[in-house]
Amino acid sequence: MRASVIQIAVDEDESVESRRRRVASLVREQAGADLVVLPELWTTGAFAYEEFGREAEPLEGPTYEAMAKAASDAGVWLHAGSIPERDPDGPLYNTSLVFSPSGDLAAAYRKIHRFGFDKGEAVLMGAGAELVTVRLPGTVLGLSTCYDLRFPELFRGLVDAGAETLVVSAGWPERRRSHWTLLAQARAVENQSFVVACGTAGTHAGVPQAGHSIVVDPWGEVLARAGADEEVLTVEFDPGKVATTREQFPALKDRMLGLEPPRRP
Ligand SMILES: NC(=O)CCC(=O)C(=O)O
Repeated sequence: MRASVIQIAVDEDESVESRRRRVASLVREQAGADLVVLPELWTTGAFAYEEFGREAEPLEGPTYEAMAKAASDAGVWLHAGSIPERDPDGPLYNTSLVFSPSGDLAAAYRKIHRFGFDKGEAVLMGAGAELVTVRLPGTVLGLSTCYDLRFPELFRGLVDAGAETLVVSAGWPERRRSHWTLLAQARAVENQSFVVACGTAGTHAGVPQAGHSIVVDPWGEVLARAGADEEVLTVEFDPGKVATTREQFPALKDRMLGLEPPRRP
């Protein structure tokens, strides 16, 4: 499987419309890849809280249209990162979109864990409630967004639902870069899964972004890692490694907790 992880620079001096055009053209350049992954809230920036309401879109809004077309032009599976989604009957959501190579929506995932404690995203957006997996030829994606990375139970739930490649679409800040790398590797090792983690570069709302998107294999080895700036990280991996790792080191079968009924020692 060939994946392109597009670590977009999200800076205030570029308009949303111009960034949308630029990202669509970057996606088109990935023709030949099997999977392309974009970061969280790359239209506004994950920390540009004041922009969420201004730039919120219906699910099938301008970003959806541009990304559906880019996926079909390139003939790739596209995890198009997330948008601030305006639900006509509810609050805003931080919603990730996945398109098939024919440009059809294959999945939408509303971020479950909102960041900001008692401000920012945590108060401006509603919480998603459903785990989402997407079957691709050769692997099953499990979807997550940024702060979700800190909640291992979400990833274990995705694995229980069949996920083998855990995608983390993020806008992670430079200040906590060490957590990003450590948690991405931990999620890969404990779930014996690939982790494809795509962050943003640049600075928006005064928050420098970490960059350093990373792809980790089920043994915890780093297959590819980006630098701090905008970059397209390309990587080839064998999805069959999930099954061999789980067979050769069957730790997932030794779970004692969280299974019904509880296993006896
Ligand atoms: N956009 C986010 O979810 C930021 C998460 C973050 O900064 C952290 O977990 O640390």
